[in-house]
Amino acid sequence: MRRLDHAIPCRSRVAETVSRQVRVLLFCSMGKMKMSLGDGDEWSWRRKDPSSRGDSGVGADEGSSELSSTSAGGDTRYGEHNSRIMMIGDIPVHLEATPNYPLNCNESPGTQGAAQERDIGTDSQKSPKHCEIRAAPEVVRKVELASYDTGTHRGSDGVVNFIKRRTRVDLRNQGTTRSDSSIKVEKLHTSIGLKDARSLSASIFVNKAKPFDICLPRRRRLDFAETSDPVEDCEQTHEAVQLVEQESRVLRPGMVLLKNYVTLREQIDIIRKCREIGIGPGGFYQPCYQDGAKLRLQMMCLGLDWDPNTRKYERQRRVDGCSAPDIPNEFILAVKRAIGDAKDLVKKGDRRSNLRNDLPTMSPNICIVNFYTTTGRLGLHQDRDESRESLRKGLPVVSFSIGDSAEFLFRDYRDADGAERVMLESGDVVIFGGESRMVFHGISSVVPNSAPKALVDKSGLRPGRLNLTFRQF
Ligand SMILES: O=C(O)CCC(=O)C(=O)O
Ligand SMILES: [Fe+2]
Repeated sequence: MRRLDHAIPCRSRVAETVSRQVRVLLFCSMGKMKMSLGDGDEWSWRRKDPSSRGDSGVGADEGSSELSSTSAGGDTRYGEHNSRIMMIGDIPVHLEATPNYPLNCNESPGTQGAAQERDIGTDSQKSPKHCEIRAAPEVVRKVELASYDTGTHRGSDGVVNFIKRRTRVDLRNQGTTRSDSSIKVEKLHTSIGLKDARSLSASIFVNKAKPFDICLPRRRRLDFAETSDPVEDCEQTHEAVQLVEQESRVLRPGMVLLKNYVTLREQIDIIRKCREIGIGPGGFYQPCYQDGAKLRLQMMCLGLDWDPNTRKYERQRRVDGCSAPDIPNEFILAVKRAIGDAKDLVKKGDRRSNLRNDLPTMSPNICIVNFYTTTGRLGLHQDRDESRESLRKGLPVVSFSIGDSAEFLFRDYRDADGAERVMLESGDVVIFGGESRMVFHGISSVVPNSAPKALVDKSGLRPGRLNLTFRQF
């Protein structure tokens, strides 16, 4: 399992061009209408509380837009509360995630992805439709969707075209609200009703189609240099190698720290690869807890997707239906090499140890890539969603740290107080398997500005920490 006991709200498949941050999906079909805003969650519309702060998270789109949103709200234990300020014209609207509600009125969470796909492809001309939008617990509204057009095709750009062609949305407040700060849907309608769903959806699609990029945009890299330059200045020095030997150590049986193990050159290559994959389909997104709180990191899974909702590994992720991208071969080789070196280290330290038990070898087919901004963290958890066999054998988790340093906690049970701590720096590798396979571990803090300057300059990595954990299912 990784980190969560919760399930996040179900999400639906949408066109791959759609942003992972904010999506609007309006469509009617087979006698049903859906409205979904945000990361697959449903949202209520509330006037922005003037006291609330809408600070943009890292990776939020820059600049203003006709319709945009930013993260806001307080922290939860491991995440930030899932709420956003959305600007519709000049009206700030507080969007509040409402987990646990199925996207589709008539479907159970477990079936939504598939159902939505079906719906889009088999749309009928029935209209108008009525449907209850299941919003925040205190806000339940009904929405009428009037369809004026007979278009039934899914356009080449997916849902957007579909909406463009056939629907005009008429939002009417037919329900009740107990929230004083709720703006009436009519008001919303007044502000957006002059436009139809087409422009509403289109503006969101256009504005939010920017994926999370672990590297800064060029204009923000003051001294960014392309890294087609010679490798020499990135090569690990002899001194550094000695440092590896000096500081690498067995943290506890089955748990090894390889200090400064990944060379600068390799780190740059890993960043580049992760960036390239991370901005494409199946790339980084910010996962949510069941209660709507978001994890304080961006995540993407390679090989197989790990779903924080089900805590299962699947080929495709439910958040958007994308298949997990492959693990680059060079990553796999680096992992195998690290395990081999860790075994050697264990052997050196304790000639009597049973290596197979201490650190079994493994061939990774899963890589979970996390990017923590400088405020990122991850609560103590066990990695125990891999196959029973893998866990039984104690096949190790291999974790690469790149970028800013972070404090890594570990212990036998889930209580951060009194946990052992180690500072993981750029290039460090932690391996835990065998007896330590089920160790609780987490990240308590990221140290700002601690990444090696050369790494930042050459890769353009944004402030924060990139972590890759490899496992064998
Ligand atoms: O970031 C880290 O070092 C730990 C990541 C982790 O534990 C996980 O992804 O399961
Ligand atoms: Fe973990």
